[in-house]
Amino acid sequence: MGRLRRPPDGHRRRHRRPAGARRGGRRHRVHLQDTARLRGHVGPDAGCCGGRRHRGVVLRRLEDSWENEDVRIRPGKRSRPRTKTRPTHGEAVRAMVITVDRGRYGCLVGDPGGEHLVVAMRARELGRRGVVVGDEVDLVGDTSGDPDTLARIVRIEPRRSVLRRSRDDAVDPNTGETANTERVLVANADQLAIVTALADPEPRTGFIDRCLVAAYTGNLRPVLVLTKSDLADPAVLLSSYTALDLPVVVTRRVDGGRVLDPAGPDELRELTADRTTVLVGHSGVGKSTLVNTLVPDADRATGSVTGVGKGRHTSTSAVALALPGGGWVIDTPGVRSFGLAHVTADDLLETFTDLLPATADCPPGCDHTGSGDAVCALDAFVAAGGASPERLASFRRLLASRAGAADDLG
Ligand SMILES: Nc1nc2c(ncn2[C@@H]2O[C@H](COP(=O)(O)OP(=O)(O)OP(=O)(O)O)[C@@H](O)[C@H]2O)c(=O)[nH]1
Ligand SMILES: [Zn+2]
Repeated sequence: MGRLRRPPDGHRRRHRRPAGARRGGRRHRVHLQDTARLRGHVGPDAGCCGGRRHRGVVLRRLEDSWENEDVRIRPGKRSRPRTKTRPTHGEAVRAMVITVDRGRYGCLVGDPGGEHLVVAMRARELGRRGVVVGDEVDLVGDTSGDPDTLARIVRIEPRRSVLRRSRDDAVDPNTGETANTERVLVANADQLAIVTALADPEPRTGFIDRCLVAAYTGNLRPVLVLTKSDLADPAVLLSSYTALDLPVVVTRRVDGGRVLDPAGPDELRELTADRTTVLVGHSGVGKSTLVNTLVPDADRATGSVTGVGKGRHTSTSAVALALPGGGWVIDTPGVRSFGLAHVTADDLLETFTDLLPATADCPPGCDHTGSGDAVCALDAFVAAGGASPERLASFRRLLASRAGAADDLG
């Protein structure tokens, strides 16, 4: 009887879980296959039988995947033993990430003047932490920067500032959940240049306001760059922003050529010197024209640093370009949405340090909009001369802008 119930040995072996696969691994594998397939990394037959060989292919390719921060890859039994003690990497080299392109990070190593570009991938020990342009990282492995070499990013320094967006509409196709939709676009920048055309396309204050919220809450200094002043007067637009005391640069093109009026670029150069400046703006506002003015060989520079990714695609993520006189501009060509769902009223309030103390007298749960039943203490504060009505109005306008369309940038 016993012999009848037990299948022959060979049969059992064929159906045993492969070494490295986990209990309940089928669901896990299916998830990985789907994710990998969606991203075009594997064909429909990869991972078909859950065999170790196929599964290995899926895992390896996923580790290389540029969005692998979304994917949790558990090492199988066969991989290196897990340990709580992280290696210290005393020999690591400090670098700044200047490009991100599908799992390959262009990192600048060395002191100004003698720096070289090193292509790196994320080390497994970073876990889910994303690496973005502007990050300061530690590299190990081959940091020579020679062709076909690849270093590993083992550490990310704490960020001084973050430009983030939440993708309000991002739903994970595998789980149907809207988790992990907040994303850092750029780290450690000093300022955010909000590039707006005064005409063609028409300026949208909603867009500017949303950028201001992102800048203030991400610890970046906002700068307003108004282009195409040869087509319209900046006065009306600027009147909306006087209470915020923003640095403003107005540029215009002369003679229909590529050359900008000299006054604008000079101010822009001064404003960006020795700083890291992120440029954001709608398509067609003149961002490329500005970048080309600030970085005369921008096209070549972009080409040489974005060639680090795999495959033929050109980069659609942020790229940091060195300014000739010191400092960086970071262009964000791929940014097409700018959700602010992660920003709370308190986050923004904390950046209005002149208004913040007055809210101690607000009723519990006050949303500070002044529009509900609750009496917001900010109104009395302004009535008593504590701050200007324009200042409060600006705060409330920015607060309201959070609810604007997430794709206001596109
Ligand atoms: N009249 C006028 N036109 C300008 C000015 N600056 C740029 N333009 C024109 O506006 C158009 C868009 O400029 P770009 O610099 O390509 O704008 P962009 O923001 O980089 O646009 P995308 O490449 O689509 O992201 C081009 O035809 C420029 O020549 C300006 O100051 N005045
Ligand atoms: Zn209030």
